[in-house]
Amino acid sequence: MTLEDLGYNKDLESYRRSQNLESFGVGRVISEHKERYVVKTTEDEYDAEIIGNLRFSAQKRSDFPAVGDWVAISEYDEEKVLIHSVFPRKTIIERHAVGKQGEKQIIATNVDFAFIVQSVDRDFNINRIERYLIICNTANVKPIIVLNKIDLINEIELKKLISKVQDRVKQVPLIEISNETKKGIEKLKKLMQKGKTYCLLGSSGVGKSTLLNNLSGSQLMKTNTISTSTNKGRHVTSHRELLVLQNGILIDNPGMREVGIADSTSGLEKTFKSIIELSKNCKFKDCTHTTEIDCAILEAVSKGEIDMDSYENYLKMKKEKEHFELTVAEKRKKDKDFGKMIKHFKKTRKSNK
Ligand SMILES: Nc1nc2c(ncn2[C@@H]2O[C@H](COP(=O)(O)OP(=O)(O)OP(=O)(O)O)[C@@H](O)[C@H]2O)c(=O)[nH]1
Ligand SMILES: [Zn+2]
Repeated sequence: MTLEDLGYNKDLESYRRSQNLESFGVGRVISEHKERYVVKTTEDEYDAEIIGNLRFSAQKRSDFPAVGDWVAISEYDEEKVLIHSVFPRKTIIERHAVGKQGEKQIIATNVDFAFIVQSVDRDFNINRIERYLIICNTANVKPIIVLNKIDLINEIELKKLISKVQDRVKQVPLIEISNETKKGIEKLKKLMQKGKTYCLLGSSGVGKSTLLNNLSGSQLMKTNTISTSTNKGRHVTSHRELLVLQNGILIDNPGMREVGIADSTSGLEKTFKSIIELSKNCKFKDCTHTTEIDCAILEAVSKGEIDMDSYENYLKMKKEKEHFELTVAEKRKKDKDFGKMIKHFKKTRKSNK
């Protein structure tokens, strides 16, 4: 396996040279768990930790390595490396952190394409597809919609679903597959390119792990299987989140039950292009497109030029985005107030002495 098979490219190499990192090794983070990492190189997989300097200079969670990152490393013990620096990220897929108001969480970095997996049975939900599209568009990652479990419905039902999706979601490639009958799997494999990184997005139970097995089964690169067998007795996170396949690199995301969108103005704009375009014709600049007179969007909805469901989902996503921005602002204020309080506390303690 070469570094290019792992996704390495000229830009990363010129960065490495410009930063004088040539004396370090280069690897990619393939799993992360509570500040313990597994880094993959052309030779092996290593347990990794970050150097103190990196920890002290880190100001927020996103300054720490994430799955998909390229890192400069040095070996300090057998199979153990230190991470000295994180290369600039080409793309970052992130979401609103679950249970943490106003905080973002990185799902994966340096991803080129995302498979938005949805199953055609209970999970099927175009609003959710749009939600994932916002996440991809915010990150500048190219989305590909994968409809799975097509063995559970007949041809006519499938055609209906596909046209429903295409009516609302324009210009995003769509591929229908079944892990059960293997229909569409070969087509999906052919779509994948060597050296490009793909991320699986989708709710729990849609068949991501099964798809990953189907994709990797025959095309997993030999090195992956070899390192598994040499892993005996070594403590490595059992769940590899990044796999190197013959065609491309695949990142499985850990169960995303809740995908909150973060501050994603551009993502929203790209996802609901036609609605945003129209809003320029609204009478009021701050039109909320709900009750105003001469609202171009309301007019288009009433004429049937904009899908009602799409309009409603747009409003919902916009509200969620605004809510996120508000909580970020509130959090900042709280932190600031807290800082002031500490300062005041120190001051009074000093003057009391
Ligand atoms: N009928 C049918 N069942 C499928 C298909 N693909 C996956 N399944 C089943 O759906 C269930 C969930 O599949 P998983 O691959 O575990 O789903 P997942 O998306 O990885 O779920 P999480 O790991 O919870 O995120 C399993 O019972 C699979 O056997 C398919 O194409 N057709
Ligand atoms: Zn309007």
